[in-house]
Amino acid sequence: MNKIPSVNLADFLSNDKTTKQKFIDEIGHAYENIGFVALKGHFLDDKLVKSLYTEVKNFFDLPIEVKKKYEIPGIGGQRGYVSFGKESAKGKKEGDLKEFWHFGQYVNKDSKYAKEYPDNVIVEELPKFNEVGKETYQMLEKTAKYVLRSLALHLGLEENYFDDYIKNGNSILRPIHYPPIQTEPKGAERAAAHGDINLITLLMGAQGKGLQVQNHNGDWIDAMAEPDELMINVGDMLSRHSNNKLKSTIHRVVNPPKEMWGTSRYSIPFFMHPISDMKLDVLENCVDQKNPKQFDDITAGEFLEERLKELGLKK
Ligand SMILES: O=C(O)CCC(=O)C(=O)O
Ligand SMILES: [Fe+2]
Repeated sequence: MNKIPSVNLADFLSNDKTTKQKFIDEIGHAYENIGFVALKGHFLDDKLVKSLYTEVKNFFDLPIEVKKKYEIPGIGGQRGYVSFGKESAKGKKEGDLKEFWHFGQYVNKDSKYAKEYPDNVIVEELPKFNEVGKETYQMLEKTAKYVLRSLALHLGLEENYFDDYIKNGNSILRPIHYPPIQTEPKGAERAAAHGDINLITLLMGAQGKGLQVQNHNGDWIDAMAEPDELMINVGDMLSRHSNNKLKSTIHRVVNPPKEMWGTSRYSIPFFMHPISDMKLDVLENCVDQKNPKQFDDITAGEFLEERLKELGLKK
């Protein structure tokens, strides 16, 4: 595959069985091959997207001393601000050329997850930033729920299989700013080659050049979305659970050519995580003689801990 296929969530939501099945087959086929699709028909409207970008730019434009107030020690960067160069891809010593923010799950105060998850960090200078972040989080979570329902059906599971695992899940919305490049980056990249940790990722902001995906032949192909599309890919958790039937494809964000060094890139991935108790053990119906079990049993919480250490976000 040399192109990212495009699918429309409206097909899955259709009352027509054939149309719904067409979506399941298209996304299933794409995820068994390239691991990415561009998705139309999601739940984000233009107005929300526009105000999110405005607020995200406002945030990253704040003076560094203000942003640093929101960098909270001891939580592995799971909420609030993470400063430039701090995160590096697994196995890489140079930090990525990016700064980012994390919005996390919104839980009731008396829920058991209120104890497990760090509190969301509130930016006092930008009240709207907090509001728009929450609204976007919830719309992307809703979009992801239906995508996972289609994948459950593709895997031969009950349609609602993932619903209880993602309710109050440990998902994260991450606005990223890749600032203008001022000096030769040497070995550093905007985002070095990596696979995502989570179940699926829904990415806003893949409209310009930069994001590349590695296909079966090892070739890097550009992954660009239309203005009304989200880029959605499989992460390592779902790849493990499906015994690598669904592929978590390596991807990266390349540095722009020198004449474009002066421009920022803004992108906003939503990393869909389940609750930490979810067992990622390989599903029985994804194992047969030709495809023996490839991964050890592990919970989502244990897997996340392991990976945050590898990224340099946790000690
Ligand atoms: O910035 C992008 O377009 C992609 C970022 C990404 O792959 C990630 O944060 O995991
Ligand atoms: Fe990624």
